Amino acid sequence: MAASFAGCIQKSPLSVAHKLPHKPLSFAPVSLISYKSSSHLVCSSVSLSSPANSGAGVPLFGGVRDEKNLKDRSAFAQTEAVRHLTGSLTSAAGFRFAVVVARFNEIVTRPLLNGALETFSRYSVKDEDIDVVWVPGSFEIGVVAERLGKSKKYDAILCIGAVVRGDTTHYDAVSNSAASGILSASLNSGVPCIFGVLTTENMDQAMNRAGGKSGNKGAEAALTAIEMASLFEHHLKEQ
Ligand SMILES: Nc1c(NC[C@H](O)[C@H](O)[C@H](O)CO)[nH]c(=O)[nH]c1=O
Ligand SMILES: CC(=O)[C@@H](O)COP(=O)(O)O
Repeated sequence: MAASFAGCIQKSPLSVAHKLPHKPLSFAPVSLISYKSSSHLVCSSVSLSSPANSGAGVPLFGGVRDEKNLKDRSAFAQTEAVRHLTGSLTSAAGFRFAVVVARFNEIVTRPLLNGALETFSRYSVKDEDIDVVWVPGSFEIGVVAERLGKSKKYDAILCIGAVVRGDTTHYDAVSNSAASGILSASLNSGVPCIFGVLTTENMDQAMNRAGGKSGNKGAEAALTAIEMASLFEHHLKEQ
């Protein structure tokens, strides 16, 4: 499915190795000034502040800093450009998403889901490109996420739940199982499954993260889903 934007590939030269004279002047302190030259080579020059000086830079090593000279100096050699592959967040039009949401603690998961859907809409994802699947609790998310991922119908699977500690250790079993289940779904299906499950000590912490003073973690997880869908679409397509 062709996404409507190009992923970002940024080329940038590795930091340029340059030689300083073997015996730099012993002035305190040294500040490194970097600037871009017209040749897009990141050049650095070192200026030394002399004790007698008001702190302004002093000519470097006996000569006024000469940017042209610096550019021409053989000591500067551009190294192999490093490719940075990232997903794009400009628009998610054309991507298909599944959202697996736990009904347990629906007072929390419903606003998380709404935050995610609003984010998808803001990034041009059509309603018809989103399937929402309800499961009883966070423990059930993993198996459903894996089945959806293996269907290859979706570019990413967003998993939403709210595990709130009670009086027993059940919290640990459910939260750990939810996390490992969602991770396994990602790895076994090859489709990004995004961990949007709150694990909190109490209900206040959960509500604060479902549209309260700590934001909406469902909306944040939706952004992660968009970025991962873009990264896979543009840079990690299976051959
Ligand atoms: N206590 C919470 C649960 N418990 C239910 C489990 O997720 C699971 O549905 C049950 O153990 C049957 O397999 N689920 C949550 O999502 N959040 C909780 O706080
Ligand atoms: C996360 C849970 O399973 C928890 O809500 C269950 O509560 P309790 O430990 O009091 O049974």
